[in-house]
Amino acid sequence: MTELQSHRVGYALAPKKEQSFVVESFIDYAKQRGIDLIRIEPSKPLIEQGPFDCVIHKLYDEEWKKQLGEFSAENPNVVIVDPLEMIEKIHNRASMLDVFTQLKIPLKNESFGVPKQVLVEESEVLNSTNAAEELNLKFPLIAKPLLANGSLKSHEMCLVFDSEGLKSLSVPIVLQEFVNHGGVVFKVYVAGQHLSCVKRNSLPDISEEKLRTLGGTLLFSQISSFTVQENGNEEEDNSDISNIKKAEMPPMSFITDLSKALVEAMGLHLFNIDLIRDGNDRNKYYVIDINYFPGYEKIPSFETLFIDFLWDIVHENKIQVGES
Ligand SMILES: Nc1ncnc2c1ncn2[C@@H]1O[C@H](COP(=O)(O)OP(=O)(O)OP(=O)(O)O)[C@@H](O)[C@H]1O
Ligand SMILES: O=P(O)(O)O[C@H]1[C@H](OP(=O)(O)O)[C@@H](OP(=O)(O)O)[C@@H](O)[C@@H](O)[C@@H]1OP(=O)(O)O
Ligand SMILES: [Mg+2]
Ligand SMILES: [Mg+2]
Repeated sequence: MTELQSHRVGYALAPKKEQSFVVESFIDYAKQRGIDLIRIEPSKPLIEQGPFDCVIHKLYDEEWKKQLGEFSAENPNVVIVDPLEMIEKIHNRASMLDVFTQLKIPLKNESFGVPKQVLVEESEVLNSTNAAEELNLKFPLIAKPLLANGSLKSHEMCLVFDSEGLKSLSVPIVLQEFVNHGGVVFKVYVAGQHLSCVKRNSLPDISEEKLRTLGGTLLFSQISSFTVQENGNEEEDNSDISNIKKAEMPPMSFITDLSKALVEAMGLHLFNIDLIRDGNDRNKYYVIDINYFPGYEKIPSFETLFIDFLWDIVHENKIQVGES
């Protein structure tokens, strides 16, 4: 059967993201599949910019929240991917990984978990000589900003090697145990029922011996995309292409089951998770991060994956609307 009417998908993104994501190949491929991608102007009333079958978005300012709320109230049949209240749940690093403690998936050899972590809200806690012991955490630690809200600051992290390092931190902060994992992170990009897993550069392992020679903190930011910074000034390229090439991908059945369960449990459709493989147990994985609407354009054939997802959305919605 040929599709006569095309579906209108509105997108509301920050200018930089719009530029990298809404590229010509994507717009063209969407058209071929019967989907018109319509740019939403965030500074104008959303209600006047329809009609849409679906709205995808990654904007968190108050004005956008208001616009989206009013639009949804007037257009309950338009699918919003995803509702703001669901997205906001993964803006807090203290709780974003909680979902994994309840997730039930059929496991074969693999198992998964999250690194031990604690939210510290009072600086006195960090100033104690035995702070790590009192928090029941083992060095090395990663100090992560509590909020993962898309700001540059939300990606500024540091490795913490000893109690002196802990004293230099500001609260609120999430302290997470560092897990040796062979310097490779697996990024599982999910778009509804569709997914793609890629390997990226990560922090190198820290042996017990090395840990004894290290002190204080080491700053870094978005290591999987860029470079490592030592003490805020000395830059070194940390890419280890051979490590990445050698690393075996997690089994597809495992990441598929994990992703499907996550979509259901979180009520989100567009996200990626960062997975690392335990250096001491190759079947054990740790989830260290979840990101809303990540940089899909960086995965091979992202156009197909993303449009397959939008196709599902606009067609499923049509069926649901028709039936109700
Ligand atoms: N517990 C951990 N053990 C080992 N390495 C870790 C751990 N947590 C984070 N890392 C390393 O630090 C990097 C950044 O951490 P994280 O993914 O939490 O930050 P982010 O700024 O939210 O990243 P993204 O750019 O993916 O949003 C990871 O990609 C990984 O290389
Ligand atoms: O900018 P990039 O393409 O690197 O995408 C990154 C994205 O930034 P953008 O949404 O502004 O594009 C980030 O979003 P915020 O946490 O800052 O909201 C986060 O999702 C990263 O994980 C993405 O990197 P990836 O995981 O895909 O490597
Ligand atoms: Mg990450
Ligand atoms: Mg992140």
